[in-house]
Order: sequence, then structure tokens, then C-alpha cells
Amino acid sequence: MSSRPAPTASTTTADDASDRLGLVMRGVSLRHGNAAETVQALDNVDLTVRPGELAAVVGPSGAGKSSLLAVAGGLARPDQGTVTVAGQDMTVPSRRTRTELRRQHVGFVFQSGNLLPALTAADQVRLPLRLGSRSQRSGRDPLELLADVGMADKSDRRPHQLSGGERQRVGIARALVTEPSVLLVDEPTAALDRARSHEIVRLLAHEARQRSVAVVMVTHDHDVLQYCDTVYEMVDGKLATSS
Ligand SMILES: Nc1ncnc2c1ncn2[C@@H]1O[C@H](COP(=O)(O)OP(=O)(O)OP(=O)(O)O)[C@@H](O)[C@H]1O
Repeated sequence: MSSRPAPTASTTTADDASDRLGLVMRGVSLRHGNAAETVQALDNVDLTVRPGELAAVVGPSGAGKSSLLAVAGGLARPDQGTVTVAGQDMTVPSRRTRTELRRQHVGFVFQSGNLLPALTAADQVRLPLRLGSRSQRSGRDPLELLADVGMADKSDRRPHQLSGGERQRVGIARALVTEPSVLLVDEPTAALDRARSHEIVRLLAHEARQRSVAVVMVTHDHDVLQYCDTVYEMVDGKLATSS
């Protein structure tokens, strides 16, 4: 773990300029369901993840971890609280505005890479630039990024020609190509063996620091927490720093 003083879920109060470039959540609550049955998925969550920091979120099934990522990325609007990414308000009512903010500032990495079967690794990484607005088309060079994640010699392969760890590397490169401020990572090692899991989380920590990206990683894999700057535990929608 780094020696940098880590923020805590409960004690971080003042936001400095550097915080605002990452992810800041304050007093965030989210309920799912209807009048008959509601679930408090997030309960007054405070979280600051600074540029260059890899924060892990662990916790039992149903604790609210996916809900946290959904709200952080503007996929869901909280009932209460504020969420900013790179200083931008991710809770605005307009879904279209949130989508645009997400495309500009947020990258997602999923369990098994979530690659499109027909595309080569290089085309997977190019895709977000092609889909994005004009301002995003000048993101990182996809082939350079693939080289950074150790996939230079496999850029013309399709997902079925790659191992699980290699698919995950392509997924990470794809998420970084638009130069996001925040990377939201959901169980990146779920489909990997121990050695590959360590490689992938080390890569995430490296990319976070190298590119000054604030990374939030949900994981059940306690074995990889050693690479994280901060570890939070989520229980019943509440977030606390892990001891
Ligand atoms: N769309 C929904 N409608 C109703 N309840 C929901 C909905 N989505 C999630 N929930 C509930 O909200 C709570 C938090 O769910 P969430 O998916 O965020 O948990 P999690 O920690 O990611 O779980 P897991 O580790 O199993 O993926 C759970 O009780 C879940 O059943």
C-alpha cells in the first residue's frame, strides 16, 4: 500500500482542488424498489477518490457495491447527496447530459472484459473514440495503449483468441482510451486465476498512478487488496474504511 495519507469515508470533509479532479460523493443515498418494498442500497455515503488513487470496495453480496458504481458513473441518480467527477455534477436530471458526462469523464471495466466478439483487440480499443463526441476523438492512441497494457503483439486478435487475463487487459485499455478522470471497475478478477488476478490489479494501480486516474474497484478478492491505496467496506449500504 502507498504511504500517502489515505482519506477515510467518515472523516474527509474539506475538498481541495485535487479532490475535485477525481470522484467526490457526499451524503449519497439511494433506494431501490417501490412504495410496497424498498431497499436502502446506499445510505449516506461519503467517498473521495483522488487522481492517481486506487480505492477498493469490498462487502457482502447485496451490500450496495454495484449501486455505488452506478451512481458514481451517473447511470443512476441518488435520492440524496452530491456526486462529482472531475468537478462535474453527475446527478443532473437530464439523462442525455449524464451520458455525455459519462462518456467524457468516466471509464468502466467489467468482470470479463465485456468485449465484442467480432472485433480485434485494436478495434475494441478504437470503438469508444469512434462513438464519442468530437472532443473525445482525440483520445489516446489505441495501439500505444495496447502496448502499455502488454498487448502490442496481440492487437489483431479477437476475444476468443485471447485468455481471460488478456481480455481484461484489452478491457482496461478500452476504458482508458478516452482519458477518463475516473475508472469504475467491477470485479475485474472474477474470471481469473490467482497469478492473473495479481497482474490485473497491479496494472490497474500502475495505470491509476501513471495517468492520474481515480480508480474505484469493487472486488471480492481480498488477495489483491495489497495493491490498493485505500480499502472501504460496504455493509447494508453504508461505507466505512476497512481496518
Ligand atoms: N433494480 C432494483 N430493484 C430493487 N432492488 C434492487 C435493485 N437493484 C439492486 N437492488 C437491491 O439493492 C441492494 C444493493 O444491491 P447491489 O447490486 O448494489 O449490491 P452488491 O453489493 O453489488 O451485490 P453483489 O456483490 O451481489 O453484486 C440489494 O439488496 C439488491 O437486492
